[in-house]
Amino acid sequence: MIRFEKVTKTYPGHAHAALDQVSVDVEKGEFVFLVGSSGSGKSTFLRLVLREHRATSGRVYVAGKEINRLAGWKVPRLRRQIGTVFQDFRLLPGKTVAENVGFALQVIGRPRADIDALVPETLELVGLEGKADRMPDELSGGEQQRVAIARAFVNRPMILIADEPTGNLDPTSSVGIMKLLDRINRTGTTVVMATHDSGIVDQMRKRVIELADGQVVRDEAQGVYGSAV
Ligand SMILES: Nc1ncnc2c1ncn2[C@@H]1O[C@H](COP(=O)(O)OP(=O)(O)OP(=O)(O)O)[C@@H](O)[C@H]1O
Repeated sequence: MIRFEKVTKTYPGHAHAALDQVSVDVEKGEFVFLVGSSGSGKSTFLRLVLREHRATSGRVYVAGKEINRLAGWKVPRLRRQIGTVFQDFRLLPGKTVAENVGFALQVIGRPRADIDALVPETLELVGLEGKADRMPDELSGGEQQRVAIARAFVNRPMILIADEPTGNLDPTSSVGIMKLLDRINRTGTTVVMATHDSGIVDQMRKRVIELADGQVVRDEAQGVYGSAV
């Protein structure tokens, strides 16, 4: 589903590579934690998958396509297949919960009837039934992140990318969010999550890829946050 072949990314004006010869293969339906200290290259990895940046060298394949070579006009179609969730939720403050989720479908031209069916179904999936008409600032952080996940998932993407999704949440809300991401993963969606949350990684026992200084230094099938050695 996601394949990096000797991918190097050097930002303009920087001598040091943010990613250095990274080769990684993520199969369809996998759940992967991306860990590593600040500046190790996690966000760069995720941005390359979204084609927000282009690799300096090497190849990045998403769903069988080499996306470095993808024509610009095809990038929106790629991104439609990838849901994104961030630490800071990024909800539209002037829209209700249902409107925030529905808007994701509206902008890609889905018919009203689809939106009317998919939004309540997805809000139920994330445990927000009954909160469709609330505004984001009337919700807890954990609930706001559930809205963001509903918005990311409403189009049933092949891949869900989460960059520090529990970074602003208390431990209890974080566990709830992880259960939800696990449920979404079980529907067949590939999940790649960058995190500093050691408790969550240790609890979930999923594949762990560790980056250090732009290189993969560990890749374990049922890993923990810190290296065992
Ligand atoms: N847009 C950019 N322009 C220039 N340099 C960048 C850019 N984004 C990241 N970098 C640099 O690339 C390196 C990797 O950063 P990246 O954001 O990928 O790390 P990270 O592991 O996601 O860190 P964090 O855990 O703090 O989010 C760092 O040295 C950073 O300063």
